[in-house]
Amino acid sequence: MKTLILGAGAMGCLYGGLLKERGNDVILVDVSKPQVDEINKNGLALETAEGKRNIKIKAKFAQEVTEQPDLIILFTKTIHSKSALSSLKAIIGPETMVLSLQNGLGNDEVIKEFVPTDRIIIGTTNFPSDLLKPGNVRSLGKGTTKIMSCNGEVTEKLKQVEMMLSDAGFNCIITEDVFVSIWEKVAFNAACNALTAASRLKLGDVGKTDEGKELARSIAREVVSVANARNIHANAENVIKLIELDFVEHAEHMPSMMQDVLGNRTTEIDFINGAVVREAEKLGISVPVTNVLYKLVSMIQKNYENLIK
Ligand SMILES: NC(=O)C1=CN([C@@H]2O[C@H](COP(=O)(O)OP(=O)(O)OC[C@H]3O[C@@H](n4cnc5c(N)ncnc54)[C@H](OP(=O)(O)O)[C@@H]3O)[C@@H](O)[C@H]2O)C=CC1
Ligand SMILES: CC(C)(CO)C(=O)C(=O)O
Repeated sequence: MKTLILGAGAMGCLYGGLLKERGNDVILVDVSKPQVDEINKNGLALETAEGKRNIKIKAKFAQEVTEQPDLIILFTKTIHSKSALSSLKAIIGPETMVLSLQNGLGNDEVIKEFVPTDRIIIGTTNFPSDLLKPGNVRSLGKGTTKIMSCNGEVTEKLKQVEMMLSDAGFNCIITEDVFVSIWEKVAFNAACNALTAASRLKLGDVGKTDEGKELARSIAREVVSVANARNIHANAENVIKLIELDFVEHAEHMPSMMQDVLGNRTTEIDFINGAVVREAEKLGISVPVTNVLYKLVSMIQKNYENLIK
């Protein structure tokens, strides 16, 4: 399956690198010149639980891609999805599928502007990954990838994607309840990502404190209450269990939103806590802790130049 990874940062390099290692036809596409140049010159330096290695894989800018892919795996931050897909518009063919494992709500809505629903696959991943410097990615910790066609059909192509990802080590499963997975992941991120981004503490350090645990539980319960009001049967206790496990197992991981704050980049807060707050408002549900974290991280990202070091 000819695959393009659109957005070759922490997650794009992890998925692209391991797929390539298993012999798949994969090209990385990114806008970052240091990233593209380093990968083409010296290969992708990838560290996982299986060890450190260097993977030879091509990286390109969108304008250099000429062949129609069978699959695009979208791994930009959600704020860049639209511009990234626009940059590949000319090579999105009548059979091209787009898979999003990005965090946040509404990723399918953005992709629908580029391909019809029957060619969109949505899902979640909880593999952690960090971009250490251009061309250098570390992912310590296991996870699961959950996928489903956006229209709910289990097609042969969906099964092919599942097999390809599982074969590369991504523990991929087709899930009937993909919106439950997406909302539970959003609940997880609204807690973990926003709390680490606002506090600049690693996951393990947030989880060491009673205050951190209490805030995380409150956010998980608030987000799940919004999902449940939409008839999506997410379960707050499942999310809380996962958060508490991650406080220990991924203690050293800096969630992607925290990496963005540390790099003074715009975060995905608007697509995670912000999207939940907007849904809650529509439904007349109160989500006070989620909302405070939304406002805190928004305030920080509008003030990078004024942060006291
Ligand atoms: N990191 C993690 O552990 C996890 C992340 N996720 C989710 O996965 C998604 C990707 O996250 P992550 O890999 O951390 O993000 P990164 O910021 O590490 O990578 C995104 C990459 O996309 C590039 N990019 C930006 N605009 C475009 C464009 N128009 N075309 C092509 N590439 C572009 C960025 O370049 P530049 O930096 O120059 O903008 C960057 O290299 C997010 O939705 C995140 O929430 C999910 C699970 C875990
Ligand atoms: C924390 C993690 C890895 C959860 O799986 C994540 O989703 C992120 O860093 O954005």
